[in-house]
Amino acid sequence: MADIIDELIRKRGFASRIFRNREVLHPDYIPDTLPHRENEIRRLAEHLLVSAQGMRPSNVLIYGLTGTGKTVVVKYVVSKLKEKASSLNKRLDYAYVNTRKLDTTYRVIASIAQSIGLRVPHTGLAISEVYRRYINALDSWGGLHIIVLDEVDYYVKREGDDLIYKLVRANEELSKAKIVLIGITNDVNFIENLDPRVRSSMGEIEMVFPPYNAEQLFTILKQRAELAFNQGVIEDGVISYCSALAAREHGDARRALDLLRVSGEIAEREGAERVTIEHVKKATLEIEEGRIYQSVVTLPLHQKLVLKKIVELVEAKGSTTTGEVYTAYSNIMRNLKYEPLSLRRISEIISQLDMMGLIISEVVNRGKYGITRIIKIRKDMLPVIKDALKDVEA
Ligand SMILES: Nc1ncnc2c1ncn2[C@@H]1O[C@H](COP(=O)(O)OP(=O)(O)OP(=O)(O)O)[C@@H](O)[C@H]1O
Repeated sequence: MADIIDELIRKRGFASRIFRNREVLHPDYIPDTLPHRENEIRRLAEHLLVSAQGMRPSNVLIYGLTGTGKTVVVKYVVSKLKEKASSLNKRLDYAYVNTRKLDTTYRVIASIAQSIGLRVPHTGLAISEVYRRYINALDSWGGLHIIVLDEVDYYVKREGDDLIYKLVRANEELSKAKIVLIGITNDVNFIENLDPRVRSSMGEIEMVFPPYNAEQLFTILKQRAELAFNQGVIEDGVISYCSALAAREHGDARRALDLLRVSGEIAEREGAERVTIEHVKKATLEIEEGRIYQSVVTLPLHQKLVLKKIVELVEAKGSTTTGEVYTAYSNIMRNLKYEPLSLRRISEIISQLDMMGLIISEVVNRGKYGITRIIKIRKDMLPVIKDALKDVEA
């Protein structure tokens, strides 16, 4: 056994050959500078400063596709303002709540209250009681409290907008303190679904974060790579290749950074001296496989059964049709003594699987035999789909 460890250490050493500081590529890391977001930083900071100076605060709603820097810009601005305020003895603090992760109103309000030092038990209090304690404590503290609700559309869809309504109206109850809300969302239609009372106060100031282009992604990646990797380990062309790939997929900086991180991890696993374009190609596949695996294991049961039948038919014949899938699906449902879903429903499921990128389907006109849908699965994705379906018994 000790030999295995010795050999590994001889081959790899203790320090990574590739990474100098992996943390820099972690999604929660906040860099010292955020290239190409200077205007957004200035606008948000100016607006929050006006509120800190005692004007009536207006709330901010930030839209943008994933990976356009919404979260990192907001965290950067609020943490810098807090730092400055505390060095000048001014009262300014913030709560950052990802409302997709903290998924109940109780947890959201508890987290907001905790950010100003209140102790709130995990359960046991009424939401209105936590809210009352928060408002009282805030008013005796007497500063500006910035509440950031990230992925706020998830929260509103699940829990409604009562809490948000209360928070936007809270300034009327407060005499010394003030609250500013910052909502962050990927969903451009979010505001439409809000109660009109909330809509007008929540979206007083709207900011839209545009996607990055390949050149902008290049600057962002270059800056991170210099901190994250050892000198000289990134081969020429790797950063521009990652930037170009991510720019093609709607300019997502998270995707670009993930690609670079996974490429580095693959290079390290292979014991390579440098990260090459080949590693980026492998990383693309690995990330895609991870995405596919996750989407398959989280499918509902009927979707999984339909996909399983498609896999079996495609493996046997290269491609299949809706009719064949329906027959195979109905047979197993009968064996399991369940009522099968209708053909129309199965056709819908097939279209959904297509939209999710799990299968490829094409409608062809076969003259007198009518219209049919030919279904295939990408060869390189078959093993990962099968693996994700291995526990489905049918
Ligand atoms: N201008 C930038 N400079 C440096 N890093 C950036 C910049 N913009 C985004 N990033 C990095 O890209 C990643 C994704 O950014 P962020 O989480 O802010 O995106 P987002 O718009 O909030 O996405 P989502 O809607 O999916 O939450 C983070 O690691 C962030 O640090």
